Amino acid sequence: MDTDSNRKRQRYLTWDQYFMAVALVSAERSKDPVTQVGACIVNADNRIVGACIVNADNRIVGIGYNGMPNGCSDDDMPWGKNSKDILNTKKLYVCHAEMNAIVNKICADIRGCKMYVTLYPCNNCAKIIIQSGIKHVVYFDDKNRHKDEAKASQYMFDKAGITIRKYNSTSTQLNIGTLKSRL
Ligand SMILES: Nc1ccn([C@H]2C[C@H](O)[C@@H](COP(=O)(O)O)O2)c(=O)n1
Ligand SMILES: [Zn+2]
Repeated sequence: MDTDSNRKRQRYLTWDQYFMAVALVSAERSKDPVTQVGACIVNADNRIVGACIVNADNRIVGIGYNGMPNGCSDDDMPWGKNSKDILNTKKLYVCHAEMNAIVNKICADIRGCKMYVTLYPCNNCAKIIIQSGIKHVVYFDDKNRHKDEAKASQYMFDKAGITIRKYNSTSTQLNIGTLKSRL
């Protein structure tokens, strides 16, 4: 008997890799020509419902990417950000990935959940994350970290007891970038 065939596969995705990959793939749906962001919300806690402990670990309960509001045609909306007229920029219109993941949630209650997001959350998304009851955030990229919006997010997350950490790509066996290039 070939004993090798009885062994489980070794190079499978970790949960962190799996959920961040979902967020990264979701970002590819974005029409934003400059920055594409994806977010994935995961059930991360066993919860007490009535007399039972519901094992709700590691189920995806919301996905989103940055885009224009429903009903506002992508072709009619401005996608630039440098016009003198702010009404002619995306800034006032785009729904951020984090917000979309939260409003797209498929369960009534996302308290205690974890969000995987490809970019550090802005202050407005931080507020929505906090109000939704999400308790943990994992982000992929922090290129916007120097901005006041991100500093305000950090301040609010600290105050609200939300943990936020950078996705650790060095400690993992599989590079998500290579997954993307295989598509
Ligand atoms: N955490 C974030 C940060 C930004 N976004 C979206 C909003 C815009 O569509 C785009 C940022 O555009 P840029 O200023 O880089 O041209 O990313 C988001 O969804 N989540
Ligand atoms: Zn935001």
